[in-house]
Amino acid sequence: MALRTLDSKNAAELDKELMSTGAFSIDQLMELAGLSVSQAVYKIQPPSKGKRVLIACGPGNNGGDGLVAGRHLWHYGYEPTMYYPKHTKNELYERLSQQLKDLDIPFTEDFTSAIDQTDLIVDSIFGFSFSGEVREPFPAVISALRDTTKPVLAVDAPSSWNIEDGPPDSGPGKGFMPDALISLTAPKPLVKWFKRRHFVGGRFLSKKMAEKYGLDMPPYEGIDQIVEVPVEGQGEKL
Ligand SMILES: NC(=O)C1=CN([C@@H]2O[C@H](COP(=O)(O)OP(=O)(O)OC[C@H]3O[C@@H](n4cnc5c(N)ncnc54)[C@H](O)[C@@H]3O)[C@@H](O)[C@H]2O)[C@H](O)CC1
Ligand SMILES: [K+]
Repeated sequence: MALRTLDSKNAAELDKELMSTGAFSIDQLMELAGLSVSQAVYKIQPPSKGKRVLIACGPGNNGGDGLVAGRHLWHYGYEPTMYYPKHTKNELYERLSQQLKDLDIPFTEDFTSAIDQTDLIVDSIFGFSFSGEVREPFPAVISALRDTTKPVLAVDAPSSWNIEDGPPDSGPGKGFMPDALISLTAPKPLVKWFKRRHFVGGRFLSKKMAEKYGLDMPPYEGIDQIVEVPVEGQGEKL
């Protein structure tokens, strides 16, 4: 049976509630999200199968998840490279970037060349707050993600997809279907059109909160932060 989904309005509301009555801080939620992303990378491609991971980070919290994942991946033995073209002036992102620099993890400004020198790409450009047409400097990045033959793992949403309506009919994201998706806390409605490997991460949600938002608790095993769920995508938009 398909997992129940969370639209963008409810996803933002749940985050807000987790950070108020739920007593979580944004740092904690982002750390858990990035940890889940790092585990999904490990499941798709353990370091023995290719260590180089290019992480494309956007200006919001989806990008923050990528920054956290980069740190965890380095500790697992990967060789991450960060692409983070729009540093938002925010104390949390600055601390996360500093932690990466302290590990000598490189930051690149040339995404297209970096793609040629990686084994896997993490798309943490946009998540549930994306809307409208893709703005600079990201159209070329989305086209490169669409066209690459390297595996791409999308964080929470394939960047440029509409959270409710799925793949765009035009623009650089038309035809973009990443190899894997990790949905954070709960899948978003766009999974209806997603046809590849699908993981869910969110092993911190209380039963009370899951019930309030009508979410399923997927069957996590052992010490895993993520679980692979059956593919739902049957939409024929692409
Ligand atoms: N509960 C969890 O599991 C958590 C998930 N997290 C992640 O946070 C994102 C949502 O983060 P948010 O900051 O609200 O937004 P985004 O990162 O999706 O993007 C906002 C960012 O992007 C810019 N933007 C929006 N539309 C466009 C556009 N068309 N072109 C260019 N730029 C655009 C906007 O201006 C902002 O700067 C969620 O998906 C998870 O991945 C958190 O880590 C917390 C815990
Ligand atoms: K993304």
